Amino acid sequence: MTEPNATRADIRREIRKRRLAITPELRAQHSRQAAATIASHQIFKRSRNIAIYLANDGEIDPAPLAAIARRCDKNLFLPVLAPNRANRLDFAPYHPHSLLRANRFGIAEPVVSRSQMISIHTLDLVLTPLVSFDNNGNRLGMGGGFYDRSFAFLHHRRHWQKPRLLGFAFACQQINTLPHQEWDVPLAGIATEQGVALFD
Ligand SMILES: Nc1nc2c(c(=O)[nH]1)N(C=O)[C@@H](CNc1ccc(C(=O)N[C@@H](CCC(=O)O)C(=O)O)cc1)CN2
Ligand SMILES: Nc1ncnc2c1ncn2[C@@H]1O[C@H](COP(=O)(O)OP(=O)(O)OP(=O)(O)O)[C@@H](O)[C@H]1O
Repeated sequence: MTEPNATRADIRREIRKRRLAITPELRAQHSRQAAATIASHQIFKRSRNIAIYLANDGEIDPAPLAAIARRCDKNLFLPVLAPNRANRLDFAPYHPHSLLRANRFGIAEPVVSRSQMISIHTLDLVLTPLVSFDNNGNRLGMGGGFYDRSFAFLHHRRHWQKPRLLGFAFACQQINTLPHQEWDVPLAGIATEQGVALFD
């Protein structure tokens, strides 16, 4: 993967190490705590179709939130690497018994036919994985530009933003200032084990 900006690569390496160093016990505790905070927030209560992800590389785990969402009759979706469409994501329904298969990054994804993929515009809320974030809602991901490309249409929307992208991370992944890139897709907010912060 080519990296145009060494600074971003340095931050990525450093923060990935930091989140991988979190113990499994603390990771589980923070993931549960974050789930409880998100579940009590309007942004979750008002959402019916919610995209999550399967935790990888030391990420905070959306599984406890998924369990709550199922009890609340929400519909859950997972990202699937789109075939033939460079570094874009499709979203597929995610049920407890969904058939999953590892993608080229080793992350499991639902095995579904094209017709079962949903339109990205159906989603109300997208729990967005990230490596690092800053006070202004800038996001640094794994470097593939998957979320930036897939949700680029949000740049042209001012009001009635759907879906809302909620960055999901451990509080220790925050840094003061991330270099803003013009293609960075705007986050509605950030959720960590310390709470939910929405940007305006
Ligand atoms: N849990 C999760 N799922 C996700 C993402 C994510 O960040 N987290 N993605 C968010 O976009 C997409 C996948 N993007 C990814 C991009 C790079 C790597 C990764 O591990 N890269 C390796 C190099 C691997 C290789 O080249 O084969 C690395 O950087 O070490 C993983 C996921 C879709 N699904
Ligand atoms: N909307 C877009 N159209 C075309 N190229 C894009 C777009 N968004 C991002 N890119 C390209 O994707 C590459 C990776 O972007 P970036 O480093 O910001 O990814 P990321 O946000 O860290 O990754 P991800 O979203 O997969 O977690 C960059 O080289 C960038 O030029």
